[in-house]
Amino acid sequence: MTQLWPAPVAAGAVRATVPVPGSKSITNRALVLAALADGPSTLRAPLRSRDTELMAGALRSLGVAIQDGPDGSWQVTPAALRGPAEVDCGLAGTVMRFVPPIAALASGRITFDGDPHARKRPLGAVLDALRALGADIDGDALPFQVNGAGKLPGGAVTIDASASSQFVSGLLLSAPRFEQGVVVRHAGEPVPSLPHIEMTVSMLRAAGVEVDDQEPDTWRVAPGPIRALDLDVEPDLSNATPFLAAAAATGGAVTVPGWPTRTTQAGDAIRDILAQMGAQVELTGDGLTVTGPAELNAVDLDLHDVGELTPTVAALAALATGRSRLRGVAHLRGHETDRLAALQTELTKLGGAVEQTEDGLVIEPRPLHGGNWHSYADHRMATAGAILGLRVPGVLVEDIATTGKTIPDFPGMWAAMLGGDA
Ligand SMILES: O=C(O)C1=C[C@@H](OP(=O)(O)O)[C@@H](O)[C@H](O)C1
Ligand SMILES: C=C(OP(=O)(O)O)C(=O)O
Repeated sequence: MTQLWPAPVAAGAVRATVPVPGSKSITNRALVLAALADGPSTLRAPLRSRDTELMAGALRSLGVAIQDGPDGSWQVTPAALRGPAEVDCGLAGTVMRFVPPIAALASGRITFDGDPHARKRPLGAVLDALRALGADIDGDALPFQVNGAGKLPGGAVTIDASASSQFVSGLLLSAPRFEQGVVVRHAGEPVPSLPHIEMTVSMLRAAGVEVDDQEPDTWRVAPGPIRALDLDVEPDLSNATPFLAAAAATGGAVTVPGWPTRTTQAGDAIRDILAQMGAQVELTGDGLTVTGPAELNAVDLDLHDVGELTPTVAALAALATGRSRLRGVAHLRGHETDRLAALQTELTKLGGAVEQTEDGLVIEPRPLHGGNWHSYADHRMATAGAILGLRVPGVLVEDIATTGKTIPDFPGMWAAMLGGDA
């Protein structure tokens, strides 16, 4: 049986300064761009976690050199992309959606597989789009195989990206290397997590690539070189949210140093969300400080753009003073697990009252009790359990190691946060 992690109860108001490792989304985009760039790149303070090691492993298997710098940086040296190769996607959406276009640019046979649940995550639309752009692919979900021709014609393609913004990001990131670039048009229900596409566009432009995103739901990337990167990776703002939530849930104060004043990270939205819940939120040169209220307000939030914050927000909502409603996140059913079902099941087991709606959750706070909190191999389910455990004695989080998907040492960081003054 997987080990159970007794989530520590906060002895009082949590007060700490918590440095947070680099952004998963920025690191994995930077690795992809660096692999396709016109010279060697340096990525400073990259995230080193399962998702980013898997991305590095995938690119290495295609011939790219990725070496450790003396300061924890990654030095990425592009090379001719070639198979045969086997790509392990783990449970990383970014690997399973960003790497197939690169494989199509490589020569040779490249097979893809991943964790058991990864086979259920939406992917078919990406593979269909790549076929429409000229790729030869066998399969519609993991496992599948790309028969790379060493080049891809590219051109115009229409895709339904309502299941994941990563469908669009993956096509755009490699598109400068397609012979004709790409025009991606989305047709379907609104694309979730739009800030993540804006991050993709902004990182492409920073690398000298011409991108036109003026027309709604349409992205045009011109063919051309990708300039080598020299990049400082920002802290991961979504991964910072459980720590900030600890301040919000206990009336404490947590500072995350290095919080950017301008960012494309979706996680920045936590500032407004915690303010709505009654916390005091202050962004200064020292970082972001969240000071928790005596009691948390209920909220009614559309999280369509920032779905990955839902587990943190749901945990706080379960500790608030009234009924909260989280909307716009039907696509979370295709994340690491069906997060709406997982949150409903686990909160209900602890005594909560949670209803699933078509596109979200309604959470009615109730007195909660301890019990086993299943993670479903989902890092954010595990951290949501940790947040609840601060206030609810006896929460046992199953498979806390799953947090390693995006945080190298979550239990150690959590213990340090609870153990020490800032
Ligand atoms: O491109 C990215 O880096 C991400 C995009 C989002 O995916 P979805 O659009 O599938 O929600 C987000 O939830 C995920 O954590 C990271
Ligand atoms: C949805 C997430 O991850 P992925 O990049 O695997 O889609 C997430 O980190 O919340």
